[in-house]
Amino acid sequence: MQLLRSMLYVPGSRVSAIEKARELPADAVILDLEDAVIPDQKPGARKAVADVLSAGGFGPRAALVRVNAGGTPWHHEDVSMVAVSGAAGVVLPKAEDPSQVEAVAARLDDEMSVWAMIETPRGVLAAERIASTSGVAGLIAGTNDLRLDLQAKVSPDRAALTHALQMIVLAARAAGVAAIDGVFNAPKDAEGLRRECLQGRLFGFDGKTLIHPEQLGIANDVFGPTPDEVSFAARQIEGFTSAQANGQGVAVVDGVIVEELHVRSARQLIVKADLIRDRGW
Ligand SMILES: CC(C)(COP(=O)(O)OP(=O)(O)OC[C@H]1O[C@@H](n2cnc3c(N)ncnc32)[C@H](O)[C@@H]1OP(=O)(O)O)[C@@H](O)C(=O)NCCC(=O)NCCSC(=O)C[C@H](O)C(=O)O
Ligand SMILES: [Mg+2]
Repeated sequence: MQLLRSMLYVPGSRVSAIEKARELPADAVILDLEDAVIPDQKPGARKAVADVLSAGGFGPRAALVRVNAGGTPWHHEDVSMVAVSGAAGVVLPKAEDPSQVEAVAARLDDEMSVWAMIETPRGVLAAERIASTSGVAGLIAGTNDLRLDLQAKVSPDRAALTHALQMIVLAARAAGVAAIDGVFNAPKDAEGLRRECLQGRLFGFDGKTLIHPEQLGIANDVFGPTPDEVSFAARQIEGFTSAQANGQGVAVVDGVIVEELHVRSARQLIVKADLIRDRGW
């Protein structure tokens, strides 16, 4: 199990922010060569990201690079750089077809993965096929681009995006890969961020992409198990184990039935809680 509660975008053109990211409580950092970097700065940012990755120092944080999309003048060189950089993988924006993902995956080492961004209407409709493409580790929702393409209005409940977000989770789960929610655009609005993280967790996302270090604590909190959930999981395992010892296949804990499938999920939750404890944030 990989912790993916918080994935922080860091503009590849801001070397001091990248340096800072090495110490931040993020499960993953996404060194961005796409939207956060203006065209004039793209070659310089690519070089800076290569240097930073070769220096290492990201500890347990997965260091990923968001390359420019296929068909842009920067895409080929971005992928060439990442392939030899020591990064954990590529974040591929505006994925719309498995062939785009395959083309990137073919240029990477086997241990590197592709994270496909689903952020266009075509991408949403192809999400199932993209998620099951070899080399894909997860889908990441790109809610800003998607909202634009849908010509949808912004609302706190993300009503216009709900269907697409749930399709992303469905596609990821059907393929057995991770599902990561899109960014919340207002770094100072902690209450709004928490609300959106809770909604993402309710939908089944593993974590959230973020744009500012101040957002990390809330995402880590919401996408990690609560103490009550850990305690309930432990009691489910204990209750089911005793029921089994008495020849029963079902236990009742806190008035709710517990079967083998609940115990599997309880065990996963405890593994995740242990990983979080070991990680220290
Ligand atoms: C939004 C920002 C431009 C704000 O930057 P700034 O004004 O510098 O913020 P602060 O002064 O509050 O910063 C405090 C310190 O934190 C560091 N910092 C800020 N942001 C980051 C970061 N993302 N990673 C690491 N460190 C960061 C600052 O350097 C300050 O450090 P210090 O000087 O030591 O105190 C900025 O946060 C930012 O650029 N964020 C990322 C924006 C981005 O990457 N956007 C693209 C990805 S989102 C996207 O594209 C979504 C998707 O594609 C879609 O379609 O939805
Ligand atoms: Mg985008």
